[in-house]
Amino acid sequence: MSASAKEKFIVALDAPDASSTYQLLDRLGDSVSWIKVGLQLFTAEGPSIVRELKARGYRVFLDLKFHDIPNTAKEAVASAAKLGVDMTTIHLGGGAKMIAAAQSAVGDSGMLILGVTVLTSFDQAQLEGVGVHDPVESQVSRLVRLGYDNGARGIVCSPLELPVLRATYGDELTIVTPGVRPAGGDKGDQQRVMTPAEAIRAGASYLVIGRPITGAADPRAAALAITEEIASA
Ligand SMILES: O=C(O)c1cc(=O)[nH]c(=O)n1[C@@H]1O[C@H](COP(=O)(O)O)[C@@H](O)[C@H]1O
Repeated sequence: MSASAKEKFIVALDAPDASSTYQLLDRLGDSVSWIKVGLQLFTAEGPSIVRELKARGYRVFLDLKFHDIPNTAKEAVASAAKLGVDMTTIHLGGGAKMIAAAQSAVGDSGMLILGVTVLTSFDQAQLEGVGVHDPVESQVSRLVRLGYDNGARGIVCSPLELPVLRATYGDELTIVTPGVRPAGGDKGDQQRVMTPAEAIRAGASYLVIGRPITGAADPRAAALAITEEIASA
């Protein structure tokens, strides 16, 4: 198992509270190095959970998907940078001014802002339901262009969009892909999915994987199997 494979995947710890988070981390042991703290856990526990994970030596992706007026998004990003997280998210649908304002708050923190495009739970019908009649891939490309032109160098999208984004931007973007399922795994509410090996081969910088690990009978074994799959991709 190579260390770089382990560093290419981020476990989404969508847990209800700190104690279940720490129990899960005990079971995972040294099989993970990146943790994503999302809306559920952050709303329950606040910044203290982030500080504790950083104190334990994890790299932390704080995924709160900021989408607001430019000043509010900028100040929220500044707060995330102050917390010392390694990555955070904004919705690129917040528009040019919001993206640029958010980007301006990174300062010298070294934190990477990831722009969320079309959620991986969306299929074409859902996209049309919010009034966008272009193909999903076109909408992703449009939002990535908006992000790129306003300073964003990190993107969240489904692995299905990787080939077109890598063809356009090469290695200029850090691309993080949720919607990853081991072969035969339960998709749950995800729509646009690939396996870990497929996503890495298509050019993902990092994979975000939650329930296939957190819901496994043996989460450590599930994490190690994913690392093996990444290493051999
Ligand atoms: O920003 C994200 O991380 C995100 C964007 C997206 O388009 N789709 C998506 O699933 N996510 C997050 O990625 C994680 C996926 O979890 P699982 O479906 O359990 O693997 C969840 O924490 C989602 O909030």
